[in-house]
Amino acid sequence: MGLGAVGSLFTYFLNRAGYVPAAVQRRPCGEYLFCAGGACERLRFAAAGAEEARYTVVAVKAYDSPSAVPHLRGVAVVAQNGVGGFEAIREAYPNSVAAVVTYGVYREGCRSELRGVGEIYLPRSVAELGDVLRGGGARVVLVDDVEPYRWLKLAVNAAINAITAILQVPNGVVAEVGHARDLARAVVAEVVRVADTLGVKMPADPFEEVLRVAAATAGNISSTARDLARCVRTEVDFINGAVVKYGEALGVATPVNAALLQLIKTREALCGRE
Ligand SMILES: NC(=O)C1=CN([C@@H]2O[C@H](COP(=O)(O)OP(=O)(O)OC[C@H]3O[C@@H](n4cnc5c(N)ncnc54)[C@H](OP(=O)(O)O)[C@@H]3O)[C@@H](O)[C@H]2O)C=CC1
Ligand SMILES: CC(C)(CO)C(=O)C(=O)O
Repeated sequence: MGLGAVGSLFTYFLNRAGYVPAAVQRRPCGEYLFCAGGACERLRFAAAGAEEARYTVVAVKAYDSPSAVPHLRGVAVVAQNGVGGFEAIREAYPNSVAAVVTYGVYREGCRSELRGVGEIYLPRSVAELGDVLRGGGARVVLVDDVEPYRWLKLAVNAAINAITAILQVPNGVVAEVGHARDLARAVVAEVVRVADTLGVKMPADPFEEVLRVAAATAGNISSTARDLARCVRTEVDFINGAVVKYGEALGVATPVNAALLQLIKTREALCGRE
């Protein structure tokens, strides 16, 4: 569901495992290429119809989640950044689980390129899908509870994406410049307070993870920075916006995330008028 960067990544692994998935596209391409290690492969898939399926991998942006619901079959495996998109799907379609993807895939039109090798974190309840993806070369980690991994990724995106988007700089700045590092630390501290209040214990130190990812993807342009530069809607409502929303509901102050949220929303509003 959604043959973009992440949808192409999953299709690539499924093809390599010997599967040809049914895909739901919105603006279809003639052909889809997935490039890794200097080689590009044409993705193989069938146009989705009314057939049954054991799993639907949902790889649409968080704000497009509601449009995915009519197409869901079997267990919906929602592979998104942020919080709120999966929850909207699960409310309408309870047979849903969340996945966390730490691979980095850059999409230009109908061509996607692997830019960073990571992992796909899946709940053990979908181990069968995990085994298939692993058979196609994916680095799959099965976990009892995926929530801590979602919130760790949320802390990373809340810090790196927002700061790099507003400054329009590569991810490495967050690790390299002290002022940006200090701001990231403040962002993460608010995410931790919200997560702690929810009883979510992240599997690693989130600020150390921010610095690790920023250094590991130093030359990359974050998805939010890229979206702002292209005047495309960002997922900030499901990243810093989710931190603010949960904070309000739980009575946790999140002024830094709120300021970054407003700055990015202002840039979105001005987009195309500058
Ligand atoms: N790219 C990455 O490296 C990573 C991304 N993520 C997360 O994964 C999610 C997906 O991101 P990404 O793959 O980059 O985004 P893309 O924009 O590349 O892909 C989303 C795709 O979903 C399609 N789509 C949206 N709504 C529908 C619909 N109703 N029916 C069919 N197709 C639909 C879009 O179609 P159209 O082409 O018409 O817009 C697009 O092709 C996001 O939450 C992102 O933050 C997580 C980890 C890494
Ligand atoms: C990890 C990071 C920050 C890589 O750019 C990302 O997930 C994104 O850009 O959305």
